[in-house]
Amino acid sequence: MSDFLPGLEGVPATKSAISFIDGEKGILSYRGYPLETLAENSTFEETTLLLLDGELPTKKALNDFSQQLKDNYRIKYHIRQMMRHFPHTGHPMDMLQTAVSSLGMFYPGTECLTDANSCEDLDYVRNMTVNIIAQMAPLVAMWEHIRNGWDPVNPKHDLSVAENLLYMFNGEEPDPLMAKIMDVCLILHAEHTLNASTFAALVAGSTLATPYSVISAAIGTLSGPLHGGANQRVVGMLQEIGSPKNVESWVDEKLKNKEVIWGMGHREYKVKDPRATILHKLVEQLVAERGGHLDDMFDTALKLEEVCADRLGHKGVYPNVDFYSGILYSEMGIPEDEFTALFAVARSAGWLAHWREQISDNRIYRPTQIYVGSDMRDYTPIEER
Ligand SMILES: CC(=O)SCCNC(=O)CCNC(=O)[C@H](O)C(C)(C)COP(=O)(O)OP(=O)(O)OC[C@H]1O[C@@H](n2cnc3c(N)ncnc32)[C@H](O)[C@@H]1OP(=O)(O)O
Ligand SMILES: O=C([O-])CC(=O)C(=O)O
Repeated sequence: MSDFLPGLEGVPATKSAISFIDGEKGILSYRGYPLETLAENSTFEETTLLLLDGELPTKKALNDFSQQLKDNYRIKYHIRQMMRHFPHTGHPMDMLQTAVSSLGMFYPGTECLTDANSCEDLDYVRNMTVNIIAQMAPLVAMWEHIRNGWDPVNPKHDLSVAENLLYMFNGEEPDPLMAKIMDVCLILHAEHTLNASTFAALVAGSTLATPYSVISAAIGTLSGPLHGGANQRVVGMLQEIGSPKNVESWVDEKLKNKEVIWGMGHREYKVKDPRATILHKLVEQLVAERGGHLDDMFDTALKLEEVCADRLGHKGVYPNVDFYSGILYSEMGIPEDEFTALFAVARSAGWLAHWREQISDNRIYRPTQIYVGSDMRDYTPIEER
């Protein structure tokens, strides 16, 4: 019998050429390019194409792909109508999961996935991929208006994914710095090897379910607070702490009660997550831009990082990607419960890159278990129990 490893820690479950992590050194690369280089020089659209196809695109390929995305921004009338009937108190991740799975009914055509172990219809794969990635941000931004009873802002077809996302949220075109920060956030969140939501996507994909079901499974998995849902929790936690002077006693109380500190710790990284380092620098850039001050939230986060390094550093627990992102999103006027949905917008690129890799050489996921239940026993009729 094989050893059971809780949480499948260290168990390889696939082979992949998409991204790479060195958790001891704090290195992350997409298709061999360091994340820092992509954050500085690339765009979300270009990074997405890199993740999907494996190579940096030519100018023409990038323009064509960006245009294809823009052509797919529009959300169908019936989907908007459906969203109007969702409870307005519904969480954006629940909305997104429901809306994405409904897209499968509005955009059918999954013949190539029905009876083979692979899908060779690359046009189908590319069209569905573009369709999903393009619609994620408009769905999320539109929900903000629909749930508040406002008229939704329609997408602008000349804007990039990041610009259009902010435009649809706020009703006005973003200033270039905010658009750049959002674009970098999308790049940073686009892919991360075999995390829980990508694994969920692979399991769903391995059954030859449609890409809409695949992404729906992934969105549901990302929503949990131990995964993408932590970014929303971080801002709530910083508000609860209130000020840097409260950090030490707050952390000590949490650790005494064996509670987790949101945005801290990672299965793979034993040092600060390289994405947290970039996000931290972006907050500093924004502070400098704003004349040297943001608010107590950032100062509290800095102190929390310092105290956690002292109390938890020996366990390799440092800030992860969810620690600083919410501070930036708050500055962009985005409500806290939308943060994880922004993560999903970006991660759709990685999920779909893995889906494509999976279905090009598929075998259904079917692990085993160690049975710890009862031996065979006699059935007792209900009257005799
Ligand atoms: C996008 C992302 O998914 S990034 C992760 C987002 N999630 C969070 O921020 C939630 C907070 N973090 C955590 O719960 C965890 O660190 C996880 C879920 C991310 C990783 O979990 P695992 O790899 O299973 O780590 P595990 O729970 O074994 O932690 C190892 C040790 O560090 C401690 N630890 C890990 N994270 C934290 C934390 N955030 N706060 C306090 N202690 C922590 C554990 O208590 C454990 O201590 P022990 O050895 O004394 O029992
Ligand atoms: O890799 C993980 O386990 C979680 C994570 O950071 C991500 O999905 O971005």
